[in-house]
Amino acid sequence: MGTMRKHVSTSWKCRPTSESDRTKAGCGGEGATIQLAYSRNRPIDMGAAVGNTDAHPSDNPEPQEQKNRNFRVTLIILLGKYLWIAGILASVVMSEAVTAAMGLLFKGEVTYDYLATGMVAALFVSAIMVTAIMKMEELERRRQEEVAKNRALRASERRYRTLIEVASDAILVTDSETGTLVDCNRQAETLLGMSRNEIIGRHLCNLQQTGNDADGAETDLLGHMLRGKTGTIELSLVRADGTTVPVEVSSSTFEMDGRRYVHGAFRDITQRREAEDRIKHLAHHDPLTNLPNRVFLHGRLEQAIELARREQNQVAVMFIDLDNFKRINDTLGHRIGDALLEQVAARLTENVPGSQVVGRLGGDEFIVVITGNRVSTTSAAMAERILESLCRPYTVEDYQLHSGASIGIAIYPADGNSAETLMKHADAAMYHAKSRGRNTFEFFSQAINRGVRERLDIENGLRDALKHGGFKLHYQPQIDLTTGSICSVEALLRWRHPLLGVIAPDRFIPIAEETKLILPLGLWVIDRACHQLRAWRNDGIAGVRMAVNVSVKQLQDESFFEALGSIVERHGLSGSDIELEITESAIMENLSRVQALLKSLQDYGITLSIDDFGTGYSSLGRLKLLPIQSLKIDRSFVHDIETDHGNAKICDGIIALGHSLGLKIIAEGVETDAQKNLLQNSGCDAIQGFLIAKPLPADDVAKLITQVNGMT
Ligand SMILES: Nc1nc2c(ncn2[C@@H]2O[C@H](COP(=O)(O)O[C@H]3[C@@H](O)[C@H](n4cnc5c(=O)[nH]c(N)nc54)O[C@@H]3COP(=O)(O)O)[C@@H](O)[C@H]2O)c(=O)[nH]1
Repeated sequence: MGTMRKHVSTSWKCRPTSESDRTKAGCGGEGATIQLAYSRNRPIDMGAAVGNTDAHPSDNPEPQEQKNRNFRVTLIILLGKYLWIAGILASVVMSEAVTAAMGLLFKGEVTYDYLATGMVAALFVSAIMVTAIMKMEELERRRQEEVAKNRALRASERRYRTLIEVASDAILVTDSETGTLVDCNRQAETLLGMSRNEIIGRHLCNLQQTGNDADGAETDLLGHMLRGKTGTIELSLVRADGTTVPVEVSSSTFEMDGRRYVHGAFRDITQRREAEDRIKHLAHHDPLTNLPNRVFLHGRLEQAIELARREQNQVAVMFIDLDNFKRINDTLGHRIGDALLEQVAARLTENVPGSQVVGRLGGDEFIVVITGNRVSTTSAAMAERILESLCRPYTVEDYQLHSGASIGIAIYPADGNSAETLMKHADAAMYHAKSRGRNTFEFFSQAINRGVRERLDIENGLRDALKHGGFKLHYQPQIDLTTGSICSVEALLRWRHPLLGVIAPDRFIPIAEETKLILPLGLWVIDRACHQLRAWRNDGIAGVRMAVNVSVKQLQDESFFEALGSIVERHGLSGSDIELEITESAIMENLSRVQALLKSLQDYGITLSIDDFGTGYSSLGRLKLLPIQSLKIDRSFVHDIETDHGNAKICDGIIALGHSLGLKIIAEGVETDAQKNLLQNSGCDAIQGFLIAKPLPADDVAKLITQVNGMT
C-alpha cells in the first residue's frame, strides 16, 4: 500500500469503452457515459494486509509474486549467515596456508612464483567473500527498513479503518477514474441495505435516485463527488429494496499508489427532512381546514401566471366569500363558526378538480386558482357548482345552518398580470357580486375596476381629510309636533374631496367603516357637535338636544364609551344633551355585543334612537331588550304616505308599537304638509325633513332655532 495524499480537486471523465460497460455501469442514456475498467475494480485492502482479524474488509490473499520475493530474500539472508562462517573458516585456512607456504618457501620446497600465485588466489577468494558479506549486510538493512515501513503503513491502515468504522456517517470510497466503489464502512451497509460485497464494485451512479431531488433541482452526485466539488449537497439514494433515503453528502479526494479516490460521507437526513416538511406544511397551510394558505396561494398563483405567460395561456382566480358567516360566528360562537368553515372547505375540495388549487385566505374567504385552456368557461361552470354546493344546509352539532357565497373571478392576462392585481380584482368582483344580492358570481370588469379605484381614492382622501381637516358638519332640525318648537338637531357630516368634489355620506361612511377610519372620524363628529351645542348654549339657545349618528363599529370599540363621556364633559354638557342614532340593522346584527354598552350609555343619561326603523327585522321581543328612547320611521315609508295605503299603515303600526313600548316616534324625510298632518293625526311625536329645513350650516340653523323657538 502506498502513501496517501489529500487533494482538493480531481478530474474524472465518464466515457464508455463499450456498450457492455455502459450497461454494467447502469448509467445508460445520453450524456451519462461511464468508462469501466473492471481490472481496477478490486477493493482497496485496508485491513487484511495487517492480519487484523477484526478488520471489516474480507480476506484478501497475499499475491504469489510477493511470496516469491519474500522467499528469495530469506534465502539470501540465510546464505549470508553461512558465508560469514565460511569467511571465518576461509581466513583460518588462509592463515594456516600462508604459514605452511612460508615454511615450505624457507625450506625451499616451493618456488616463490608458485607461492605468489597461491597468495593472489587466496586474496581473490577473500575479496569475493568480503563483497558478498557487504552485499548481505546491505540486503539485511533494506529488509529491516521495509519491515519498519510496512509496520508504519499497517498502523496507518488500521487507523484509517478504525476512523471510517467509528464514523457516524456512511462512508463510500470511489475510484475517481472509473466511478466504481472500492470501499465502504458498516454504516454504508446499513444505510443502503446492502452487504459490503454488494457495494464494492458497484458504480456510484447506481446508488443515486434518478430524477430530481426534493427541491426540484437535479443534483449530480457524480459531479459533486468526482469533480472535486467542495461543500455539501443533498440528494436521495436508492436502497437495495428500492426505497429511497435522503442524504447529505460531503466529499474530499485523496491519492494512493498514484490513483485518485473520492471519500464521500453520507448522512441520513430523513428525520431532518420530515421536520422540515412538517414546518413547511404548517407555514403553507391553514391549520383549521388544512387547505393551502395565503402564502402558498400567492406563490402558486405566481407560478401559474409565469407558466401561462410562456405558454400564452390563461389563469383564473376565483375569490369566494361566504354570505352570512359573520352573523353565524357572532351569534353561535367560534366553535360553530370553525366547524362550518371545515365543512365549507370539504365542499370546495369536492367541487374543485385535483389539478386546480383551492385554498383559504383567512376568515370566510377562499381562493381557487384555475389553469388551462378556456378558463373563463371552466371557472363559470365551476362557480355555479360551488354556489350550488355551498348553499345547501350545513349540520353543525344541533344546528342546521344556511350560508351561501358570493364569488368574484379575475382572469390573467385580461384583468391583471400579477398575483396581487388578480387577487385584488377578483376581490372587487366578489364585492360586486355581493352587492347584487349574494349567492352569485361575477367576472371582473373595467366598470368594477373604476369603482375600485374610486374607492381607493376615497379611502386615501378620508385619511388626508382626517389629518388636515377636510370635514364639516351640517345640522338638520327636528320639530316636536306637540309644541311646534325645534327640540333637537341632527349633526350630519359633509365632505368635499379635493378631486372628486362633494361626496355624500352614504358613499364615504361605509368605506370609513370598512377601514375603521370611522373610529377617529366618529369621535371628531361628536367633538364638533358638542362644541357647537356648547357655543349655542353660550349664545342663549337652550332646550335643543344634539343627535349624532353612530356606526356599529364605534359601539364595538371598547374605548368608545370613555371617549364619548370625556368629550361631553369637556364641553360642559351632560349625557342627556346627547342622543345617539344607530341604524336598526346594525344594532340587530350586533345585539349581544352592544347590549351592555348601550346600557352604560343609558346610565350616563345619553338617549338612544333607532334610525331607519322599519327597514330591519326587529322583533318586538328584541326591541324590549334595548335601552332605547325613540324610533325614527324610515323616510321610505314617509315619502308616499299620502298615496301608498300600505306605507301609511306601516307608519301607523310603528307609532302604535313604539308607544306601546313607551318610545317616542320621530318621522324622517317629511317633505310636505300632507305628510306632516297624516303623521300628526297618527300620533307621531316629532318630524324631521325638508319641510322644516334641509341640513344647514351651524349659523343658519341657529337663526332658524331662534326664529322657530322664539329665543333672542
Ligand atoms: N355614522 C354616521 N353616519 C352619518 C353621519 N352623517 C351622515 N350620516 C349618514 O349618512 C347617510 C346620509 O346622510 P345625508 O346625506 O346627510 O342625508 C341625511 C339628510 O340629508 C336626509 N334627509 C333628511 N330629510 C330629508 C328629506 O326630507 N328628504 C330626503 N330625500 N332626504 C332627507 O336624510 C339623511 C339623514 O338620515 P338619518 O341619518 O337616517 O336621519 C344617513 O344615513 C346618515 O345617517 C355621521 O356623522 N356618522
